[in-house]
Amino acid sequence: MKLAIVDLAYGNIGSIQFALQRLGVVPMVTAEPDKIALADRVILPGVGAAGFAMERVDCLGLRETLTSLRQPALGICLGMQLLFEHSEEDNTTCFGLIQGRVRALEAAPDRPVPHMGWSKIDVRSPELGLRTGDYVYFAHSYACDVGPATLASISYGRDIPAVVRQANWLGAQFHPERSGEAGSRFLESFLT
Ligand SMILES: NC(=O)CC[C@H](N)C(=O)O
Repeated sequence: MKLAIVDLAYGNIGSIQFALQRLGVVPMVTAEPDKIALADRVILPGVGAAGFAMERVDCLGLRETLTSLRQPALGICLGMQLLFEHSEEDNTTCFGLIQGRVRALEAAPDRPVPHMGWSKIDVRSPELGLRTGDYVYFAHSYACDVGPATLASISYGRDIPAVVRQANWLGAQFHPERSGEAGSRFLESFLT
């Protein structure tokens, strides 16, 4: 299988590569539109800020490529947030593939922001390799709106999507590459 990890020059690419290799897939890390368009699977990783990431997307001429993919694609963390219409982070217009906005998490004494750590998910869709009650790893300060695309969620001050799906795009707010056995199950289900 040809799997492309989109290289926006930031982030958690090393740990994603490693997690995929453990599952027997050697990904290519690339920003070349043709390689991305022709891959069997595409991963849009994300650690960083929305404004910078969208600037990189446009600078590399990847907006059209990424929005017209038809093969299964997965956005991780910021990569998932970019699928929505708008992010409060840097007041950024995103891809608009999924209806809704990305809004800052609100801190409370028992709920620090950034939200960093393991949270228990509530799964609405059985075919993700995940189960209600699984703990997965989050590291973020912003979160997407819950909507029809939401397949799994957590509660952190408000309900926030942990997994979304719209057509060929899957998004994970958590980091599957850092979520142990549950994360591997999720990645494996994306690969098959
Ligand atoms: N881990 C991250 O880089 C988080 C991505 C995004 N900036 C957020 O805070 O939600």
